[in-house]
Amino acid sequence: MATDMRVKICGLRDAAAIDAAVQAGAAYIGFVFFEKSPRHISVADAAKLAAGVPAGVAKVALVVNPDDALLDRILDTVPLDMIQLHGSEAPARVAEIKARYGLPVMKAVGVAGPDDLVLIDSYAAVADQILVDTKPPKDAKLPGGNGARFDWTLIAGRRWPVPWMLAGGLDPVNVAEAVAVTGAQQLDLSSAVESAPGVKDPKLIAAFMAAVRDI
Ligand SMILES: O=C(O)c1ccccc1NCC(=O)[C@H](O)[C@H](O)COP(=O)(O)O
Repeated sequence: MATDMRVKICGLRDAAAIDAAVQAGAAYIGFVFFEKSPRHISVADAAKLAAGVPAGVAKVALVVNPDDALLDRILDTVPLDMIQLHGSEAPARVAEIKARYGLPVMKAVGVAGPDDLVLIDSYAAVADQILVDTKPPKDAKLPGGNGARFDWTLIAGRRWPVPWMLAGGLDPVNVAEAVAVTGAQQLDLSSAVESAPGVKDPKLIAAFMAAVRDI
């Protein structure tokens, strides 16, 4: 793997895709708990799949503006290592979730222009990690996972006091440029390793990870 690149494959829903991600060296796998998404997974299915993930691969719960009841239901049943907040959770709510569940919390921040970068600073004060992602267009059906990239030069040379991941439209062709421009050491992706919305393709996962190794 290039340098110490850590990759998160998000929206996994079956054992074959998880095996492909793990075999290819993914550091994180993500389960999407958001019913409007084609990547949504039930708590019961996530629990079964999570049980087969080897130690050392972090299992991440992606949630959108979750209330405590949803988080309780997920975390009481699924052995998870991190919570990814992908809605409009305020910094105080991020801190509250981190304190209540005792798990590392990653906050996604959508970027479309320079003004959005200010938000990263406020979340970096309370979250364990930041996911720097493309801001979804106003007409997008989903708050993330839309396969769209943002202008990476907006964050060229920017560093934050907590670890961060780059996300948004990454694929085997553009990943080397994305890393060169942003200096990212962690990457997160979903759409480019799917054969159809919500259907991960083990071959595409392997191809992306090979492209990262070649950087
Ligand atoms: O993937 C979803 O369906 C989803 C639903 C609700 C909130 C966030 C969601 N996905 C977020 C992500 O998977 C990440 O941001 C991903 O790395 C970027 O996705 P993509 O641009 O498709 O590679």
